Amino acid sequence: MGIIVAIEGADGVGKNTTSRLLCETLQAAGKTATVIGFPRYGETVAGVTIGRYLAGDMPVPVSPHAAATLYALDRFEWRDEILKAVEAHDVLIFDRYVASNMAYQGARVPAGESRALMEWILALETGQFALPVPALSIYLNTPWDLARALILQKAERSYTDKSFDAYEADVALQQRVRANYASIVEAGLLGPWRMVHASTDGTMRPPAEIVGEIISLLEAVPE
Ligand SMILES: Nc1ncnc2c1ncn2[C@@H]1O[C@H](COP(=O)(O)OP(=O)(O)O)[C@@H](O)[C@H]1O
Ligand SMILES: Cc1cn([C@H]2C[C@H](O)[C@@H](COP(=O)(O)OP(=O)(O)O)O2)c(=O)[nH]c1=O
Repeated sequence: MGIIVAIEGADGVGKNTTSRLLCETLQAAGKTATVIGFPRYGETVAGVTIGRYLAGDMPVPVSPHAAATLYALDRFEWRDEILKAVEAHDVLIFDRYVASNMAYQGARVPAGESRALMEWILALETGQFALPVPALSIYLNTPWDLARALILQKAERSYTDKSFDAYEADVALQQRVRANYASIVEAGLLGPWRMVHASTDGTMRPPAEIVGEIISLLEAVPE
């Protein structure tokens, strides 16, 4: 039985790059490790639907509660894979997890309703859907304008041919997402959190340096 670490943050902060290099670095050190990313575009009923929604290809409006339930369902459909992966590895790394749902859907309602929606999602996913809580979540942070420039460098995505998907295109939403992450970290919702700066002075830190810091934080997690 391994430990679960979730890599979280706004779009374009380097979650995918960091998750993959963290996995490779742990493997090179003799540990067994694997990455599971969410959403599972094309692999679950919910993942297919989410891809269409993010590409702007949905014939009906998708309310924050409907979107939250779809993202939660995507993880629920993948729950057996999650449990198998944590059983078979020393470290299971999530590239986005439940906190993404809380931060993003919580950013789509008026500020006064945000905390209640985030707690509703937390209860749905960890209660009703019995998804495991990470031993550690990492909030990767960069200034938003740097993240925006990095989104433009991303490789082609399976679900859209646009440079920015529906959430990435909305700058005000991205700012609220960041504020929500800060409040999730501060309140320690969904287990313990550490913030890691992915950049210094407006420039990204080398991925290996970011991963080194995360490994030190992981070593401090109680067995
Ligand atoms: N530490 C880093 N230094 C330089 N470029 C990076 C770094 N991390 C990510 N990138 C680049 O930024 C872009 C977005 O990174 P990605 O890992 O896909 O972000 P996310 O998963 O958070 O959206 C990619 O082109 C990636 O190669
Ligand atoms: C996993 C997850 C993602 N999201 C949002 C965050 C992102 O803006 C969007 C797409 O996820 P993302 O993994 O960033 O896709 P990609 O890197 O291919 O662009 O979905 C949620 O709202 N809830 C969730 O549970």
